[in-house]
Amino acid sequence: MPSPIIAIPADTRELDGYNWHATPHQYVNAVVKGTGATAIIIPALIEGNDFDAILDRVDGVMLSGSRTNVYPTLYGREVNESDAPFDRPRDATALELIRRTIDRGIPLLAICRGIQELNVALGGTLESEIQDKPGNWDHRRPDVPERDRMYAIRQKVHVKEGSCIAGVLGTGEFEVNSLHRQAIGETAPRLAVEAVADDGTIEAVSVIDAKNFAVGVQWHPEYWVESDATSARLFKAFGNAVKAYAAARRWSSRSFTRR
Ligand SMILES: N[C@@H](CCC(=O)NCCCC(=O)O)C(=O)O
Repeated sequence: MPSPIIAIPADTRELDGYNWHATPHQYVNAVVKGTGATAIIIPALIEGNDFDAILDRVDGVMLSGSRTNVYPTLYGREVNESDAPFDRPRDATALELIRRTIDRGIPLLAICRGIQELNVALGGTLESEIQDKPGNWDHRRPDVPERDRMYAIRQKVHVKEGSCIAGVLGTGEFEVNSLHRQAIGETAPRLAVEAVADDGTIEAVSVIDAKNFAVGVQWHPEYWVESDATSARLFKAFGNAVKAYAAARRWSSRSFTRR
């Protein structure tokens, strides 16, 4: 049985004078080790991606984190250069892919920038420099050279009873990492808040009335997927939804060829 396929929209990066479509290894590794699926990277294009051609062939979509921020005009705000860096091709690819993925009922996991894209794609807004809000904790990436310390597990999130994530992790407090300076401001109408930090920052959402697994988290479960139980359980649940979708997709394509 071929493995299911999970699509990851790339970031655009300039390296050695070339423009690249790339995603950090931690996301690809989490797909392979956390779900058992195969990861494919989707180019980030302002236009030119055939989303139906992509979504006809995948069994899950995962949105990675990124240092870049969603372009403010996409959620009705003026551009403030302090919100840079931006990645407009990533925005154009991710937002449309999210909407179509949800419409089709393909399993979706949105991480960090991904939960922010999910909220914007469904009509919500973002807040910037949340660490500057009175009473807020500093959620930014720790200013240390080692990535394991950047992604250290260091904050509590409170998962709401009866939520989709509670069905995966359980209800109550969980320790997670934190590397962001933006967060959900106005929650999109189709999103349910599922976990918050001690300072009220939204840390997880799910799509209301989703046809399948459709979850966003502000933290980074991919980074410690091989060693942290909370991270592993989230990817296991995503992987189960992806495998079930793949089996159904394969069956429906087989019944089509049988006629
Ligand atoms: N840019 C957004 C989203 C943050 C995010 O996805 N962080 C992951 C990358 C971490 C890093 O390597 O800096 C925000 O800041 O809120």
